[in-house]
Amino acid sequence: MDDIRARAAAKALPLNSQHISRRATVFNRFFAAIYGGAILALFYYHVASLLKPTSLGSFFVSVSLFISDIILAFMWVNAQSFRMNPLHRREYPGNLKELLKKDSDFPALDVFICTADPYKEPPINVVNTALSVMAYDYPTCKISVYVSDDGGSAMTLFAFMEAARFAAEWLPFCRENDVVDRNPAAFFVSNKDWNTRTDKMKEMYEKMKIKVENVLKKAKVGEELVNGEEERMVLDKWTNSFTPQHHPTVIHVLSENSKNADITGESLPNLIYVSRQKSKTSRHHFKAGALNTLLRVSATMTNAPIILTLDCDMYSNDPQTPARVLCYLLDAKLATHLGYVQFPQHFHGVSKNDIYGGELKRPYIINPPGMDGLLGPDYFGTGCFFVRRIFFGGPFSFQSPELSELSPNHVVGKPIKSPQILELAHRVAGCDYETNTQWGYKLGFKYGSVVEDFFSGYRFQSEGWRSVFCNPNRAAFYGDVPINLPDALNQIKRWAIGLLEVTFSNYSPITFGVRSMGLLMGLSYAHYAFWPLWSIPVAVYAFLPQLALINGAPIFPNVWDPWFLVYAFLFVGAYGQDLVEFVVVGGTFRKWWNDQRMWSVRALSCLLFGTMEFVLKSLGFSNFGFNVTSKVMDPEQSKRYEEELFEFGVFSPMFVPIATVATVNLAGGLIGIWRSCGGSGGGGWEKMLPQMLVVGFAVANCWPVYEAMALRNDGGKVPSKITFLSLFLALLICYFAAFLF
Ligand SMILES: O=c1ccn([C@@H]2O[C@H](COP(=O)(O)OP(=O)(O)O[C@H]3O[C@H](CO)[C@@H](O)[C@H](O)[C@H]3O)[C@@H](O)[C@H]2O)c(=O)[nH]1
Ligand SMILES: [Mn+2]
Repeated sequence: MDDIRARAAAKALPLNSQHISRRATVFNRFFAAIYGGAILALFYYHVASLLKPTSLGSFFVSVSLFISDIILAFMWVNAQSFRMNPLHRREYPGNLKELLKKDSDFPALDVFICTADPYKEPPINVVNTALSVMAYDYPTCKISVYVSDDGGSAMTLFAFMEAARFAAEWLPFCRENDVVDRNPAAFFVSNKDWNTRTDKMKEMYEKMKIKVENVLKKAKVGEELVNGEEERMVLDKWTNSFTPQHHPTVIHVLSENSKNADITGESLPNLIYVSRQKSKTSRHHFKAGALNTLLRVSATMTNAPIILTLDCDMYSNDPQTPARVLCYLLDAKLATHLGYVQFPQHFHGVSKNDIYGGELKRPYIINPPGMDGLLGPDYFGTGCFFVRRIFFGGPFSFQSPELSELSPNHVVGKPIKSPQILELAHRVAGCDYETNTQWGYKLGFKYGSVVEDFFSGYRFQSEGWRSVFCNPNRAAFYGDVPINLPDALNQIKRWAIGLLEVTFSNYSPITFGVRSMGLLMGLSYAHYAFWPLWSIPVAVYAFLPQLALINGAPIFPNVWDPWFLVYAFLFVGAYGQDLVEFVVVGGTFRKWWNDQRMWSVRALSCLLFGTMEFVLKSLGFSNFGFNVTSKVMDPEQSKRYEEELFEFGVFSPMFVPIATVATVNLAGGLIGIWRSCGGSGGGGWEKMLPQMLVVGFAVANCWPVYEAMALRNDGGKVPSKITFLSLFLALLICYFAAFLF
């Protein structure tokens, strides 16, 4: 790549440009100064009220509010790191034509696709993801797609055998018809121009899909579906003792570009199925382990200098994506430090107003330019192009692997199916290979957190690598969002545990992070690592003002008090700025409203439970793993999701605090209204109004919960056990609160 970089520099062809919005930066800094001043004022107020001698009850209230506000202030400070220097980039793939004249000029690209469970991650969708990248606008002889199957499923392998045959038709079809949607399923949905060729293509696709789905239904690959001796031999590895948790390595080359051609005679990309060896007695480190296996297996076979990591659901939506990446990787100015180019996660099939906040605009779209203005965005786990060198120590501290064949500068001299190569590939995919090696610690993706993406990217950056956020107008990738509440919450619960694993490791962002990357980068990472802390202030604000209101005790300054203005400014300022930033990146008000609701819902459920599980895990009581998010669409659930009804359905302990908060707030609201209409006690509406506002806001946010508890009768309503449990808990809490005020 160096020679091409030199050529690019010599020709002075711009491949990318960057832009810092002065206006946004100045505004953000100015606003941060004012807001910071208001926070200081609030702390003055807190300290003053703590020093006032009062009852034990009100002391407890003041302390709780004070602690909550300290946490909120800490979160606010961390979040400012994203606002100090937001950077936006553009790339000019058109200029590459001058530099890359023939296929051999292009650097090779290894694509890693991870899948882990054929029932939660339908193999046909994994196949579509693979096809969408095999069909990139990129020399096919330079693309190798490696599929990691942690589900160890013959059904997934079978799906890929079919995919390899289908690719021979699909790739030329895309080329000749200028197809942009290169995921076949997406193409057949969006295509408007039907002719005999498209009809034929669709028929072929449907045939493949049905075959794959039938195999899944029967849970085995029938004899009649096997084509030839080679397929027979590999499928025979699935003996009776073969289980997803315990089985030998399976590596199968499905297509090889020097041998297999498509129907027009053009070579096909390499396609390789890898299911690493699993044993119940050795640790396999979930996705990080899978990726490290692919790093090694691909090193023995193709060793491309560029690697794209994809989740199985994350298909390509733009065949020009690798060209955009080259605009950064071939830039001589960036060359020495650039470790990865991250694309945003975009999602398809999101409901109109995104009820579960599944788009996660803040971490995936709003914050990354902020980090790009510093040292670059964090790694999202998918849609990211790495330079292979990043997995071998910092830019100036090369860490060589134990086997020289795994080194990033090793040149593979043999065809991928040669016995020596296959033998080595099997060896490095063995479950004991990593014992007594540096893999997972100094080499490859890092072990120690179930958010291997966040942790690895963070460690790479602290080793001195920089990253770039590439956010073109046409989404580069699309993935799936969870379409029911349990899935949405379980996903974030896993993240919470993984993040806390980082927070409480030797690599905590506020210590190690700040030291190795500077204050603002450290704070950016801390913003995520401390996300679960958010539970505390949300829980306090979800209960305390309401319980005080029920007991007629004012806990905020009354509306005529100037201190009330400070509170009002802090609230409106934070939510207002959040809304503006959300709308600027294309969000709507309704989506924002749902998004902010989900932030509180998560705080009261998955972040809280994640924290508890993290504590149990740290004490050795539980052994939390990587619970894969389901990508299957149940038709009933899909329908309710489209109608934007919250899907509770199953019993989950995480629903209990949500329902309890909803109940207490409703009670608080009703009693508050009754009091201010002249019912007993309270005294002066202006004293209670601030609390009424908090309750009002909470009740508005809880609306879908009330619906699901009392007004709906479909399969997604809150299970009655949860409703009763939360009513009981709410009563209990109100009863004890009466002693406090
Ligand atoms: O033991 C495992 C577990 C998971 N996976 C794969 O990891 C990917 C992500 O899993 P998913 O259940 O979709 O998790 P999400 O929470 O949706 O994923 C986000 O968060 C993960 C970290 O928790 C990152 O790995 C992902 O890239 C990021 O998109 C999927 O392709 C899985 O097949 C494995 O390969 N092996
Ligand atoms: Mn996912």
